[in-house]
Parts: sequence; structure tokens; C-alpha cells
Amino acid sequence: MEYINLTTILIGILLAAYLYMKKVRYNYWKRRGLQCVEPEFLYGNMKRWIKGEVHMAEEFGKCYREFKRRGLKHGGLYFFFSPVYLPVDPELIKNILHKDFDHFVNHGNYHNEESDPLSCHLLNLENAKWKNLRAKLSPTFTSETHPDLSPLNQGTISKIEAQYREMGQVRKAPSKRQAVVDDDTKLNLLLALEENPITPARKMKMMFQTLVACSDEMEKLLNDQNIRDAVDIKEILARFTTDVIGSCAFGLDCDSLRNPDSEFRKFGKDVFTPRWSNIIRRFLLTLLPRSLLKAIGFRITRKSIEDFFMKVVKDTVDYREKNNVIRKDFMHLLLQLKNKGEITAGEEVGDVKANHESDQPFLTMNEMAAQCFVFFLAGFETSSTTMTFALLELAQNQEIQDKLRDEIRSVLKKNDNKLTYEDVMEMTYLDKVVNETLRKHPPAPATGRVCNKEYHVPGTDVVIEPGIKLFIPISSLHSDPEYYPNPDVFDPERFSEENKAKRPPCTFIPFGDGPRMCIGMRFGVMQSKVGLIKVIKNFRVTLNEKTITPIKLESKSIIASVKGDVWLNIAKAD
Ligand code: HEM
Repeated sequence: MEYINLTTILIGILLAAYLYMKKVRYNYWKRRGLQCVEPEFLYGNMKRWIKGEVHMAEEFGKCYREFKRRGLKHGGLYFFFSPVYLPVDPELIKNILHKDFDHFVNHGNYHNEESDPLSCHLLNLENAKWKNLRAKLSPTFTSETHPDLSPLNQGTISKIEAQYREMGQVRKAPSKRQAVVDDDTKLNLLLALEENPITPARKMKMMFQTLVACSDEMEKLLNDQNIRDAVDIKEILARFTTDVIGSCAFGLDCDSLRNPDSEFRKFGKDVFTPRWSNIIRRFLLTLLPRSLLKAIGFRITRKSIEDFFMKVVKDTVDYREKNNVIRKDFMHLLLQLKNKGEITAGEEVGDVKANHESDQPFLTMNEMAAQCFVFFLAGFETSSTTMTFALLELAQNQEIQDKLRDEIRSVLKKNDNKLTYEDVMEMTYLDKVVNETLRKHPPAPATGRVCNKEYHVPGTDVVIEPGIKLFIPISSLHSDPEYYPNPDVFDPERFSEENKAKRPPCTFIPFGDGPRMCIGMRFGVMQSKVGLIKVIKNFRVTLNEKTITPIKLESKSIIASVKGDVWLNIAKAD
């Protein structure tokens, strides 16, 4: 009798849960007057992704195309049981990322200071903690994206106004830096940055030689290859970017190009190996309240990975502080932040030892380790994926490859074949090739925001409640034929100045946009360019039959990377 009662109660609970999900959760958007693509029980709109059939981006893409077909500016979808808002119209996206940023400050990613210190990095931190850290780290990479608006000095304002006059316009220059960033005239931004001694260019130059040293190693490796054999270019590029990030972020010679079994490569592979546990983790993050997850010490970083990165950072910091070692890398800039609370202007690097009264560092060891970890996470796979796709496209578009090689060689010839920062900046066709690669194959096919303050979507009756997640559909915008006719064709000329000017803002956002956009953009682009220069300058690449085409994306990975190996024939170019 008792057994029957228990079974009845259990069935009752399951039925109630089912009805609640079906009638309440999956009706969330309908109740708010927003159209959606019909969800399926348990999966929401993510069935093919959960079953491992397609990459997550393909599921958003399906919804994006459906909303466009219905002539909508936005719509709703469901990630498992969670309602997600999907803006489609670039104007709406621009508002969310820029003008109305204070409603959407955070990415909405789980992190936990106590049980998972490496999760407390820039990508995951929220509100004031994010803002403070972004302000501290911004000069490490660039100085213009922080939302705190510092005033421009009078000299810069005069210069900008003089430029306006030259352009035949009578306009007042904006008084704040962010206003300058938002302005369409790139020139203004350059002028505004000139007043800051730590310009992005100077920071980038500081690490440029380290980057080139790693690329020389890759060149040697490719030269050593038996050229009749094909190379797995995806693996070689991953080893190259591991060495670059290892060197620039951790100050270590990882040597993974020469030693594929190096510890850094091993952990890099481990972090990005697609696993079902990632999908299960995401399911739990969607299902259970954050407070409960924090209370039970839920982690997203595996313990072995935490132990490795914590030790590497701690050992490096101890060594440098003890021996007053100065090296031109991110670690040194983080050390300056830790001990001085600021980054010293200019290329000279200064003393790294603590020189302030309080015992408390400006940046704790855990905070430092978490930032090094995110530079590693965000910095190596994104760039190696970009180069892999670029080489795949170049292998299939020989005229574009020839044109690029001509440009590289003619720029390098001027400087005795020695690659400088200025050379890279001079290669305008390379810039177009990289942009077209990032358009067609954005490594981050979507980025997220979570609503932190009720938002009335302009021009509609829809209200987004705090706590609701948003997907910014990067890859769907990039392959929308309205902005990019014949989107499957690889055509670098889409990025001529003339063609760029024809497209609405926020239709090319491989690095996101607004105050929360990628902080490592310049570094990522620079390392991708240097890697491509080294390959294309010397070698002709063609597709090897071992590469499975059409290319498929690794469904369980967050980064949109190629499934399986990418084999290319590499022959010496004439
Ligand atoms: C081709 C290379 C790269 C691509 C395509 C890329 C893309 C992105 C995207 C889409 C975002 C989210 C932006 C948003 O939500 O608006 C992001 C954030 C971020 N990226 Fe990158 N990234 C690249 C390289 C790098 C590198 C090299 C680093 C560091 C060395 C880096 C560090 C970060 C960090 C720390 C964030 C979080 C920023 C914040 O929340 O304030 N990324 N990246």
C-alpha cells in the first residue's frame, strides 16, 4: 500500500514538473508577446546540439533565419528550460551592446571565488568587480574600450576639430574618450589615443618580438618537414599559439612546437577537448539556481587544471620578485598591477617589487592566476582557429593566396626580409583576408549578455526582465545574405573601405562590441597575421585528400573549430 502511495506521489511530482515546464516555462515568451521557434520538451531549441549533431551556433542560426523569414527584429528561444532573447536587427544589437550597456553589463557566466578561483577572470566577473579589473587591465592591451569615460585634453580636442574642418565639417569634438570611440571617424580615435602614452600600438610592439621569435620556430618546423608529406596544420598552429601565449602571458618558453608533449600543450589540449561533461555542466547551470551551485561549491575548472596553472603563476611570480626579473610580457604588466596598482607608461618597465604601504596587493595571486588563465583560454585556440580557417580558404582560393604572397614579399623586401610591427600594419590585403576569415568563420560564433536591469525593447511592447539571458548571434549576422551576398564565397574585397561603409554597424562583430568587447583583439589579430605571414611567404598550401570536406565544426566545443585534423600540402613557393 505504502509502495503504491509513494509511486503515485512520484508520478504526480513528475507530471506536475512536466506540466510546469510545458505550460509555464515554455510559454514564457508567448506571455510576453514575443514570437519564438517552438521548443521541444527538455531540449528547448537545442536538440541537435545536445545530441551532438551540430555546433551550438547552428541552433541559434536556425532561429535567427526563422525570425528573419517572419520579418521580425527579434525573437525568443529556449536553452534547455531557460528563456533566451535573440536580437536579430543590428540596430537593436547596437543599442544592447553600446547605448543601453548599463542594462546588459555581464556575460552571465558562473564563477566562484572560493571553490573555483580560476573561474574569477575578466570574462566571468560581474558589475563593479568586472569594471575595476577591466579598468586595470585595459592598458595591458588597449586603452579605449573601458566604459569609464576619461576626458580628452584640450590639445586633442583642438586636433579633432581641426580634422573636422579639413573634412569640410563644422563640428564640436566630443569631450570624452568613449564618445570618440563611438564616433564613426576612425581618425578621431587615433588622435584621442595619441594623448595616452600607453597606446595599443606601443603595448603591442612590446610583445611583437616575442611573437616573431615563436613564429620563427614555426617557420623552421615547416622547413624541416618532408615537403612531400602533408602537415596537420591545425595541430602546428595550436602549438604555435600555445608557445606565443605561454611566452607572452606566463613568460615561459613552452617549446611545444619542438616538443608536442610539453606540459602546456597537454593542458591546452585538455582544456579544449570536447566532452559530454561540458554539456552536462551547462545543463546543471541552467537548471539549478546560482546560489545553490555556489553553496555546494560547484566548479567549472577541473582540479588538475587549477593546480597546474596556479603553480605556474605562483612559481613565476616568486622567481621574478626574488630576482627582480623584467620581461616584456603580460605577466610583467600584471606584476606591476599587483604591486603598484598601475602599469608604468612607455616601454621601460621599472621595478616590480611592492612599493606601497599596505600589505594588501592591488591584485591578489588568485586574481593574477585567473587573468593569465583567461588569456590562455581566450588567446590560443581562437587565434589558431582563425589561422586554420584562413589557410583552408587560401588552399581553396589560389589567386587570393598568390595576391597575398605578393603583398607579403613586396613589403618584406623593403626591410631586408625582417618582419617588423610596421610591416604588418602596412599589409592591407592581409588585413582583408583576416577579416574575411573572421566573418566567414568567427571562432566565437555567439556571445552572451544577461539582463541586469529591466529593459523595454525600443519600438516594441516587449520587456526583458532581469536575469534573462541574451545571445548575440555573431555567426548568423556574418552569414546573412542581406549584409553579405553569397555568404559562402570567400571574398576579401568585402572589406574594402567602400564595401565596409555600405554595411550597417554591428554586422561584423567577431570580437563582440561595446565596453565588454574582446580585450585581446589586437593581440589576437596580430598573432594570426604573423602566423599567416610566416606560412604564406615561403609556402604554397593546397588541400590534402586526408582533410574531410565539406568541413564540419566540432559540435561539443564552444569555439567554432574544425572537427578532426586539417591536412594541407605545403610546398616551397616560387
Ligand atoms: C581571433 C582571436 C579572438 C577572437 C575572435 C576573440 C573573440 C572574443 C569575443 C567574441 C569575446 C566576447 C566579447 C563580447 O561579449 O562582446 C571575447 C572576450 C574576451 N577575450 Fe577574446 N578573442 C580573441 C582573442 C583573444 C586574446 C588573444 C585574448 C587575450 C590574450 C582574449 C581575451 C579575451 C577576454 C579576457 C575577454 C573577456 C572581456 C570582458 O569580459 O571584459 N581574446 N573575445
